[in-house]
Amino acid sequence: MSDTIATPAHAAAAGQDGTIVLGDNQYGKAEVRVVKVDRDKPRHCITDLSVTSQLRGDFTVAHTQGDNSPVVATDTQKNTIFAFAKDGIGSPELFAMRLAEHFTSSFDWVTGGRWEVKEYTWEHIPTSLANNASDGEHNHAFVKAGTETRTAVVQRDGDEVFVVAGLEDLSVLKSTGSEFHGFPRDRYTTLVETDDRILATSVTARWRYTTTDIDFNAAYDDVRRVMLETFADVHSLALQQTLYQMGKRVLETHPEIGEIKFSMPNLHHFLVDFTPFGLENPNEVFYAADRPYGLIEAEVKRSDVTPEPRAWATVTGFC
Ligand SMILES: O=c1[nH]c(=O)c2[nH]c(=O)[nH]c2[nH]1
Repeated sequence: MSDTIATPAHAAAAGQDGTIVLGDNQYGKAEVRVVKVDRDKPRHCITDLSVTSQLRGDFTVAHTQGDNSPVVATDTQKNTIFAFAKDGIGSPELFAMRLAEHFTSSFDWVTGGRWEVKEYTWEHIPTSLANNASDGEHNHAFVKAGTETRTAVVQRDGDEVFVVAGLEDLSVLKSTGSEFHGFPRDRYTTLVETDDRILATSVTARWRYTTTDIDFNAAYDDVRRVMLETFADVHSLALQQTLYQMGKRVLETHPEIGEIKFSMPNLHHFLVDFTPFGLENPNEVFYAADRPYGLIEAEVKRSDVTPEPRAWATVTGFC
């Protein structure tokens, strides 16, 4: 707990005779990951939030007697966050203030609380391709602002030098243009087939240069550009297909690269079910689960390039 909490009057009054009493308290749902897609125009906008709602007031009987009559369930707080997102976020500050107003005005004994909103910013992916783009930017494919780490592993064996370059944590998301269906079903399959889902991943990639006589900075920038542009451009039937296309285009545009390896989590975004509230959810409000996640890994390589295991030795984390 970080802020001062008003102590209920009767709890403060007790305790003067040495009895044990409840002190400051607050409770709620932490880090509700909500993604709102504004999709009424071809150029989508996404608002990606982590929202924590905590209520303060007189919840003494819940703590001392197990009487839940004043306990607005943390699950209800979570649902309220999702339902309010449907009407638009505005700004993190306004969204938090709306929640504060709602909870304090709806429940007499809720006298205050704490609402924290973190916003993760996404930028439209720049693209030179005409598909689904306007003003040089893709309409519904996004890159998280400045998240990735550039990596390089150089190994030397006598006079031989091996260079594996790469990047980690390049967060990208498509708010449409992704399907997943046609997979086998057995008695344990519950996944619903979809022809319009959010596709989100955090790309880790490493690639091996077959020469050292290049401008490494320019090559890195262009590989990153090609990966982003391809992620944005490919109408995805699976993350596996997107991964392969990204690798293929990197190899097609960069003859100095022998092979490229990817590790890409499928960061699931589940459509929130609004039917209990009598509301519709036409692919607008999603629950961003952090785990478990799918993990898709593959190498894309040239059939005529000799493998060089010494370049990849000690480079862990790939299949
Ligand atoms: O792109 C996907 N690939 C999968 O292998 C898979 N499996 C799953 O449940 N969802 C998805 N999505």
